[in-house]
Amino acid sequence: MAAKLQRVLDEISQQMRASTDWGEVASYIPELGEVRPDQFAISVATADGGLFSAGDFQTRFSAQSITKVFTLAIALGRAGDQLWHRVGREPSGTAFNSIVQLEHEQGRPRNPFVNAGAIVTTDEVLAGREPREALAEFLGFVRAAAEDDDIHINADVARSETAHGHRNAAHAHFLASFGNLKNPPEKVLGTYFHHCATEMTTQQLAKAGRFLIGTGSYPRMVSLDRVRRLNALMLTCGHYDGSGEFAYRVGLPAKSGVGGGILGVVPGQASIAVWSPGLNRNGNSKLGTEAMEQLAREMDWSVF
Ligand SMILES: NC(=O)CC[C@H](N)C(=O)O
Repeated sequence: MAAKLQRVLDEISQQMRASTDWGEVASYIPELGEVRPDQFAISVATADGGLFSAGDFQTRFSAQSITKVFTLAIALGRAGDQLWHRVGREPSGTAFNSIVQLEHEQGRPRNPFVNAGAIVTTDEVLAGREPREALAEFLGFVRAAAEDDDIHINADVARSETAHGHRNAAHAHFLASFGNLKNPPEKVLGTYFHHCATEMTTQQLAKAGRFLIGTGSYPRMVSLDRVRRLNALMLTCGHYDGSGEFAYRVGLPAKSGVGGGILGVVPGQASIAVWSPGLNRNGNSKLGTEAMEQLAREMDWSVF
């Protein structure tokens, strides 16, 4: 499989680089708006310890909402199934930052991957501690999963989002008004913006995602039972209102971020990280999605 996988990744990378439409980089976080759109990287970490890459796989990018998978894993570790009293498990059918449902459903976000849901899981991880302690736990988890200590938070990106984070602030205050935040909204938001600002290369992200494969020799961060649940949520909710389309086209559990990254999982086989900063209209990486679709087809990878 190794030779074929490397050939497929090289082909995909070449094809993506020849693209004339890279999509639009997110500009509502000004720091992300500075990123050059014509970049592409892909990495695959296999259950048997292989690591394959093509493109700009040494360039760090902002993981953004992909970090919600790690905060969810930590929050479930802390609260167990009690967490589900505070956040649901259904696809939202709305944009990642839509606020409409939250009022209608009385402050219980649809799922842990829309912003409101991730603000709740971040609140759970914070658990009365100082943000720097919660962030140390978060970074510790990601670094241990990736077996790489050279993973950091970009303070400029966190600052940039804080300065323009009115919509997320609205979410946090809304949650607080329904009694669904245990910590002060400003503390939760600061922690949320910082974990979103974690930077990784596709190689680091693919390695960090191995704990979702379910078998193989790498740090086992959560139980296999929980791995299945995390994958189910990634499949149904990982791409917001584009989740159905992504499941149809790619057929793998995956989580996107507005920095243009996608973390995908082939249960039992591999973890995939792809990055291209230009987004489609649902706020998911345009070429990243195309690359995942092609990889899944060529390798015959699907959960269906
Ligand atoms: N989709 C995303 O990646 C969104 C994450 C971003 N930090 C936000 O809250 O808007």
